Amino acid sequence: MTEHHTDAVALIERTIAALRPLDAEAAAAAAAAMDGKVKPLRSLGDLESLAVRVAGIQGTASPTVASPAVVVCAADHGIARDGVSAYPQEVTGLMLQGFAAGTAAVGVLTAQAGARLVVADLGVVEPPQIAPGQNEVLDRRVRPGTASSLTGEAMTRAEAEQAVAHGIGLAHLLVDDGADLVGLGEMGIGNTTTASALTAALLERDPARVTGPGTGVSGDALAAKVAAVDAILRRHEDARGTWDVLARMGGLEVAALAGVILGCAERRVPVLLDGFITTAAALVAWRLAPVSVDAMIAATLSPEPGHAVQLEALGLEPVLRLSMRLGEGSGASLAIPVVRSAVAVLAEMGSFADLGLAEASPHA
Ligand SMILES: O=C(O)c1ccc[n+]([C@@H]2O[C@H](COP(=O)([O-])O)[C@@H](O)[C@H]2O)c1
Ligand SMILES: Cc1cc2nc[nH]c2cc1C
Repeated sequence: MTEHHTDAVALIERTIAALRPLDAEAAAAAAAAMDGKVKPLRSLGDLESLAVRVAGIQGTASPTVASPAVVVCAADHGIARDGVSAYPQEVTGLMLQGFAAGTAAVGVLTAQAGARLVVADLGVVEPPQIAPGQNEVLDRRVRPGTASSLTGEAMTRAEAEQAVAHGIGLAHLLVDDGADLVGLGEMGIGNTTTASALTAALLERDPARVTGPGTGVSGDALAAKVAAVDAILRRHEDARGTWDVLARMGGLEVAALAGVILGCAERRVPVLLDGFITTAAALVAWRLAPVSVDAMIAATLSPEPGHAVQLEALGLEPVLRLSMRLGEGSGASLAIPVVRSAVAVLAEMGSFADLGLAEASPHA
């Protein structure tokens, strides 16, 4: 083990050991305050539960969303060369340039949400050329893309650990800069195949149930994609434990996003999951540290068939249902104003007590 690698393992162990569950006292105080607001009891529905959840995660009855951020992790997948995507592998690197230029969907949506956008390269095959004055792409490259999980192991365990440690480091960077809500995004051609394999393996589901069109494969190509996921599962059926599954199936950005979740959970910062791939990272984080699910909020429900399966396993309900299947952090960005509004209601709405009314509950 190199010194670098020993540091990565120590960081992961320290982070997981520091995780704590939802603060029940803060959540109960927020729920009581919400019940006292001038409105029919529970009339703001899920917006109320959202505020209470953020209170429980942040560990305070007065939570804030003053400085939201979205972190997009990008990497390439060896499997992309096996015909499982509607787009060629080169698109991953090209999209990184779009993130740097601010022209990609997530650039537009984070600007709308008033959120900081941070992009990290965990290992695209061709590193992007970033022009001066463009948004930075953080270099967290572990290797230039994974190997195909169909013919071998996507990466080594040490590489998976390095990627998770990078994710924890990214979370710490954001939180140290003041982030109080973090959305997840990813970019990686082929990564819905990786996410399907991870989901099928970790949740012991039939590949056909958790494999879908991704960027848009259909017909025979979709049948071939399901067969590829099936073949990945059979090739790695002797995988033992979450780390082994993650290393063998990939991907680098999925591992990093699992690290972002762990790092945010440790610092009591809520994490907005995006679509199917970020939720595969959530499954990894959950399996490495079950209590990390307490820091998660599901932003959207992707039409990718495995996403509902993942969210059910995690016990999460999506904030929004907009049939979005872009990834990139687009769904997480859109949910930020909703979470911010939930917290604002808790902070700013008047209560029956303010009006001199002791009785906030309806007639018997
Ligand atoms: O977030 C989702 O649910 C989602 C569903 C389908 C596709 N994507 C995006 O599309 C890419 C992966 O699709 P594919 O077909 O190349 O596996 C990757 O860059 C993801 O960001 C994302
Ligand atoms: C163009 C394009 C943009 C994306 N953003 C996230 N995944 C993507 C996949 C493609 C193909």
